Amino acid sequence: MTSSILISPSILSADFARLGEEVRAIDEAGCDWVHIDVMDGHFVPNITIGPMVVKALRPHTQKPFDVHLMISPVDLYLDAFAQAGADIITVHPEAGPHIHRTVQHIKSLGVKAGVVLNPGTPAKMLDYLIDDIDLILIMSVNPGFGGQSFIENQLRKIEACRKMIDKSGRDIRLQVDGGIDLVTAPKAIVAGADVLVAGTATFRGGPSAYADNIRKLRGG
Ligand SMILES: O=C(CO)[C@@H](O)[C@H](O)COP(=O)(O)O
Ligand SMILES: [Fe+2]
Repeated sequence: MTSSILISPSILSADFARLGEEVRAIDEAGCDWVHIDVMDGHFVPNITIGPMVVKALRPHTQKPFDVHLMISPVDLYLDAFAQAGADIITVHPEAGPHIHRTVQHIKSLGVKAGVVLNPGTPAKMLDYLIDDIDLILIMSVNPGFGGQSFIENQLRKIEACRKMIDKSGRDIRLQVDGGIDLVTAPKAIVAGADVLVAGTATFRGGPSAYADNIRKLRGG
């Protein structure tokens, strides 16, 4: 397990009229992954993008596409997102009837599998998934929108998941998503997170600010 902090900007806060350019800009600014929030207006109260847009963005960067699925039922769409170029697919246990089967399905597509815990979902949910997953995503806001405030008690869940990961001895990334900025990023890192999703805090100030924003989030 490497201890370096990875930054995965959420393109939910990018300029949707110029998405390809925005993806190239965050790549050049030094991001590690590209976080793509997929919302269906049913699992969460917002609608964003689908596999066709992911496919259209794929030629704009070689950085891993970290695809956060907030859609239900989720299983029907896993193949489409893998074919569109997802490198990591994260799913909510509440988005389908059999989370273990969903994780196996993602892995069968040759894609890394992550499980997302909403603010109200306990870490215990992972007890029988930890042996199979590549990433845990802790939501530090309720899913659906960018620009929300960090829910402080999720730091305890990050700590609990860090212990689970260390105990497992497996190479599992611990990602945090929602309200990450220069105040909350260090807290999440101290609690044990090693991948920070940041939408508002990456894209604020426009393209000329992206490199500085990413460097500061990383703690540099
Ligand atoms: O998954 C989500 C929201 O559901 C996130 O990825 C947000 O897009 C993060 O936005 P900021 O809180 O960083 O603005
Ligand atoms: Fe997200």
